[in-house]
Amino acid sequence: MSDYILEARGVTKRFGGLVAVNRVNFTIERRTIAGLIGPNGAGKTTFFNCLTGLYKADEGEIIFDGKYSLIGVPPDRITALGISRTFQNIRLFGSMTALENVMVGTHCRTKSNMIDAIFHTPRYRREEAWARKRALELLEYVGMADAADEVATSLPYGYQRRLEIARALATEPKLLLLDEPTAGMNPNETEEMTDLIRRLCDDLGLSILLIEHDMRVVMGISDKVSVLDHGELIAEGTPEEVQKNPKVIEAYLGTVGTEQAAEARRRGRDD
Ligand SMILES: Nc1ncnc2c1ncn2[C@@H]1O[C@H](COP(=O)(O)OP(=O)(O)OP(=O)(O)O)[C@@H](O)[C@H]1O
Repeated sequence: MSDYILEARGVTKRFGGLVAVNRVNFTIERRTIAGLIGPNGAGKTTFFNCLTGLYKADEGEIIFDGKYSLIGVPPDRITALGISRTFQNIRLFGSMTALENVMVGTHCRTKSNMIDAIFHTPRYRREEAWARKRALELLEYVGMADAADEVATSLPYGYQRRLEIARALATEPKLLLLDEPTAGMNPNETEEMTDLIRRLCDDLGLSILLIEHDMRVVMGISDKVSVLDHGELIAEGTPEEVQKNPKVIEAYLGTVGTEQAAEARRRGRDD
């Protein structure tokens, strides 16, 4: 068995003349947390979208679980192979309850078809009972069993983010991709989310790839951190190694420098 749950080689994605992801080589070891960072527009989400089949990489190879090539494979098939994700902007089924949202995730593991659903066949009833039980277990796991019957949009923000994770878990992934899981959270919610992500890896044995702008979070929980800048992988290593890497410091200082220059120009105009 390959040591890697995911191996990407030479992955390139272009939008017209813009090379959003440029010949990226990237691996994730099984049962580890990999952090992906980089300034705004570095290509992180585009790379995620190539892994989950939302975009087809123009070049390169992506191998999942040591044996499946993912290039050109549609998103639902990739989910069935064992990759699940959450989004930068929460994408729940707003009018459905928390429980129903998670049950949707379980359906990629059930066999009932539309006819079964219309006629409520024994298979459909059996699978629905299983899906409900599994969804409740997952809600409990992410610490929100008490909110099972609440409508998704009425839930506090931190709950909505955890609900997304429960729904992703319902597809029974081996690899979970989290796009800014702590974005917009207060310190308490951030800590709870960080604990949950660590448990997913340590207790459930999942491999995790997360994009995260909060450096304390990403440096605190990642086994390995990779840095994208202008679509290229500029550094990779332990959190300590990456934080000391001059290329990384330059990439981030470059951003800060630009923001400071813009602020100075603004102030100049205001004076
Ligand atoms: N669908 C698209 N069509 C055209 N250009 C795109 C598309 N998606 C992303 N881009 C461009 O590709 C580059 C990389 O964007 P991407 O969203 O992947 O960066 P990111 O690192 O995720 O940024 P952020 O941290 O701000 O979310 C940017 O220049 C962006 O404008």
